[in-house]
Amino acid sequence: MAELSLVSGSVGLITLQSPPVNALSAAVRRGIVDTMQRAVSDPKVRSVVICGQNGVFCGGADIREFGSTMTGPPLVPMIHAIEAADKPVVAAIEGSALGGGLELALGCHYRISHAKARLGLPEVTLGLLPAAGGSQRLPRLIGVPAALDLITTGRHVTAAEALKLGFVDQVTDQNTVEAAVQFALSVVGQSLESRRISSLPCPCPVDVDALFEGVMQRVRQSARGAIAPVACVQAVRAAATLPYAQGMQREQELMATLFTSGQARALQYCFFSQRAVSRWSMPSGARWDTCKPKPVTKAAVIGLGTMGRGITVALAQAGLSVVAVETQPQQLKAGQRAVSDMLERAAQRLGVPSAVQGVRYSQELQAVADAHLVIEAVFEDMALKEQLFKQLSSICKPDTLLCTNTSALDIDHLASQTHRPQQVVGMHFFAPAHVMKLLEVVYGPRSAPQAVATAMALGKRMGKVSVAVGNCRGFVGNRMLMPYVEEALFLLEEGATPETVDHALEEFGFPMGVFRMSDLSGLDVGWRVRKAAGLVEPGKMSRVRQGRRYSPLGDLLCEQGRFGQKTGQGWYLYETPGSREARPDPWLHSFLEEYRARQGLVSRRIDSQEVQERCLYALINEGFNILQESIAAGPEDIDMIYVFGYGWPRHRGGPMFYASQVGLPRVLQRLEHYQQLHPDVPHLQPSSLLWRLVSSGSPPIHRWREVIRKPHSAL
Ligand SMILES: CC/C=C/CC(=O)SCCNC(=O)CCNC(=O)[C@H](O)C(C)(C)COP(=O)(O)OP(=O)(O)OC[C@H]1O[C@@H](n2cnc3c(N)ncnc32)[C@H](O)[C@@H]1OP(=O)(O)O
Repeated sequence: MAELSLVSGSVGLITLQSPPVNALSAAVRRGIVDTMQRAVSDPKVRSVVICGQNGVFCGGADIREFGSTMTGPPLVPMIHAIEAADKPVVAAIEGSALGGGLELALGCHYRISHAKARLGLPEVTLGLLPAAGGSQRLPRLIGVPAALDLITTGRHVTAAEALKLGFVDQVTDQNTVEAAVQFALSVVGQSLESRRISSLPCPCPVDVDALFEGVMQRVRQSARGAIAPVACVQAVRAAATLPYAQGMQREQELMATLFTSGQARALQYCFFSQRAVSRWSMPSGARWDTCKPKPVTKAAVIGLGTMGRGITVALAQAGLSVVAVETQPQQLKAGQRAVSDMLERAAQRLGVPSAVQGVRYSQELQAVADAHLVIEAVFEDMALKEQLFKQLSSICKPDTLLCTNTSALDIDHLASQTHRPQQVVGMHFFAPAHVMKLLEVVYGPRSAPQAVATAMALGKRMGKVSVAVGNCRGFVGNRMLMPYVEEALFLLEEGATPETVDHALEEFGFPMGVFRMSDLSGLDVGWRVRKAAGLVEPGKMSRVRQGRRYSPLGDLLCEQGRFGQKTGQGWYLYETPGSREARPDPWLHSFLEEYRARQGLVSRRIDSQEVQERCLYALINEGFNILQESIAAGPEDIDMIYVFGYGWPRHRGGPMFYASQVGLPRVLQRLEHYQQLHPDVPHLQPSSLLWRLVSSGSPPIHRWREVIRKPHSAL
């Protein structure tokens, strides 16, 4: 839908009308083609302005149409017709001009932008490339290096940066449409030749080959197996080396491959899932749209260790007034310095006022008395937290929300220490808490829906992707991680090395394999958790604990003081304690050989396929158990937790989406295969939900909820 009106006597104003973001659906494209034709042939119209309804120019192609057969006029000829018009066409950009929206604007002869607008070509984040001429026009307009940066990263830029780079002509902080109309009136009669970007030569660097080789190498490295960034480089190379028409042909060929790829489907699934998880629901039937969050302006954080510091920064940056409490004077001083440094640095980087003044510090718990919401981030020790929740229950106002940042402890048990279990929820941040996008909001059986709504709203305010999940050991993320890590350890026992396991997982797309990650976060973290669970038997090598297969390898390394990067030794060797470059450790290899010999284990060759299947399918299987138990409301919740909190490669959509792409029957069959080989490993026992899905004909992922909710008998 697009409407044409005549303004200021001779300007044809075309308004795109498709809320909420005026995406270029078939109807909008039809509307543009039709209104442009009318404007061009109407003698009263001497120039044209294109704008979007409700303060948004255009959010690009309608992503919802990608899954079905495309109908309506295609974008490329539509944009060519605009560019070829013999009357000046001006884009009036407000809100967003993204993807196809910016490509439409690049087809116009001029671009006027509001100062607050964001512009960009984010197609790469959806597994695509700007294939409505964007990959060919942008380099012609702003040069190859700048175009490569925008197209391969998909980053959104401000109007000021767009002006500096040269792809908008004017920025206004007044009414953009009025400014564009005035501008359109002023350019009537001027030659449009130099304004048709497709007819311009591409400003070419001297050594094109060297430039593209370097870029391609960098892009391949950071893409972690994603194909779209590579295709984006190839398309821009075509702009730099071929005439426009041939460049366009190359753009279309590359797009054809991407458009139907599994990666594009995965990335588009992530786009919608990221938004869907904010529409949370609880097994009780409480939902996001029936619960109003409570206003929170004053927050408190207890504990100024690494997590507490990050949480304080995130809250202060979101504009809350924060009191940070730490009972240890040294820790308080160090914490205060670290928080202030982080806030100052961020303010400098973003060019905004620092939020340092928004944080108060205290050694007294009493200081949290008037907070609307308290987040406990003390040491992961149940006795300590029990005591703290008892105190908070009497210090805080009756309606104050009491939150814990525990990563695994029982929320319900903590709630039972207070007089207000309904006001207790988990807010599980990921380190570093002011950087990582994920927040697990954990509700117990007694948490009030309004408490969940309030924590979710606060997460959004902090810029987090917040996912509401039920209470169980490890919640969603860490619970699924357990079988993944265990399988990796079992693989070491059977003959793999940390290098072979990590290589297979990094090849899959994780930024770090499980052992490099363990070295980074510290082997002692998991050791403490296993000790608390009664699993650690110092000096003992037994491989069955609490009735199931257990690998003591991690415990044995910890007993030797090998805690990872911080001690310079863990699963790998480091130059010095604290250094980051992991090197294979000959000591570790002989240690593993001796271990296997003492256990009577025969080492065998283990390939990448086995590593990936055993680690990933065990993790996915736990995801099915979690869905079955309604700990997560849907597969999207699990997938967003893994993409935003655990480094799962976004172009693979998250573990549950990946399972759907591999095929549920295949996942089931491989789990059964490994379970037969390792009958003492319960997490390889296929989840009953996986069975049910397969016997229901393996429906597509968006229909899993129907099977999950279907009453079933265990008989
Ligand atoms: C022929 C193939 C050509 C491809 C070229 C392309 O153009 S691909 C698309 C490129 N465009 C984008 O990637 C932009 C995607 N959108 C955004 O980044 C943001 O939505 C926004 C435009 C910056 C607005 O952000 P805001 O935070 O204000 O809103 P939401 O993100 O919550 O979005 C509101 C709802 O609108 C839906 N939506 C947004 N963009 C599109 C789109 N391009 N197509 C379809 N739907 C879109 C979004 O999903 C939200 O709805 P939900 O129901 O909540 O999911």
